[in-house]
Amino acid sequence: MACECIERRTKNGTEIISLDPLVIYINNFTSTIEAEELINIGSPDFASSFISRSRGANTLVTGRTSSSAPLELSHPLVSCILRRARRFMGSMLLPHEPFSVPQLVRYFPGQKYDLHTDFWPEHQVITDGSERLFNRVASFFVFLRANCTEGYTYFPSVEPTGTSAASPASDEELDKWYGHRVARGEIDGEEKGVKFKPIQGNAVFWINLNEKGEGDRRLVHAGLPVGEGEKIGLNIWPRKFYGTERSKKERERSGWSGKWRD
Ligand SMILES: O=C(O)CCC(=O)C(=O)O
Ligand SMILES: [Fe+2]
Repeated sequence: MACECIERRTKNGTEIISLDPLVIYINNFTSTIEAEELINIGSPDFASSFISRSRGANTLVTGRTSSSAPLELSHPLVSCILRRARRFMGSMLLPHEPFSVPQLVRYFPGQKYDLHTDFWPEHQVITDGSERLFNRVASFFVFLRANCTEGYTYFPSVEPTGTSAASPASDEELDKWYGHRVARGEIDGEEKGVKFKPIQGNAVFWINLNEKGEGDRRLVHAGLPVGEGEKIGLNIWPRKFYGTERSKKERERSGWSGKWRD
C-alpha cells in the first residue's frame, strides 16, 4: 500500500523551514473557494500599492509596482480567516492584540515588490487617541491566486534548515522534502536564502520582532517579478503593543537606546 504520510502532510500541514529566524510553511491555509472569495471581496478596491512610512505620508515608490486592496475586517469570511491566523499563533497573540487591516496584493507580468521588511524600524503610534505604540510582530503571506510563472516570495537571509547543522539545505534536499514549493534563491549568481513558489491557498508565516519588540532584519524579503499571468497574495499582520510615546521617551531618558538590531 502506498504511504499516505507525505500526501497527508502536504494537504493540510505545517512545515518548519527555518528555526532561527522562525519561518513556517503552511499548506492549505485557505481553500480554493475561500481564496477566490477573498479576492472578490477586495477586488473593487485595488489601487497602486503604497509603502507605509514610519513618519509622514505614505509614498508611492518604484520598488513596489503591484496594486493592493484592504479587506473589511467585519466581513464574515475575513474575520474567519483572521480567527484561523490567531489560532495558529496560539499564546503568541493575546486576545486583546489585534490584526492590521488585511491587505490583498496583485501582480501582473513584470510587477514586483523589492526587498523590504514588514515591521517598521520605529513603532507606530495608533490613531485611536490612546498614544499606544504598535508594530507588526509577525506576518502571514497567503497565495490566493497563482496563475503565474515566477513571482516567488524570496528571503535572501533565511537559510533553510538542512540535514547538517553546519550548512543550509541544498536544492536537492529542498526538492525531496518540498517538491517545487520551496527552493534556494540566488543573488548575483550565488545561492542564497530561500524562496517560495506561489501556490493557491498555501502561506508562509514568519516572526518579525523578538520579545523586546526589536525587528529582525534577517526577515527582509521580496516579491520577485511575475513572469506570465497573475499573482494575488494576502498580507495578514498581527500587531503587538509596546507602551506609549510617553513611556518610550521616559525609557530613552533613562538610558534605553531605542535602537533596533541590525
Ligand atoms: O508578493 C510577495 O511575494 C510578497 C509581498 C510582500 O512581502 C508584502 O506585500 O509585504
Ligand atoms: Fe512583505
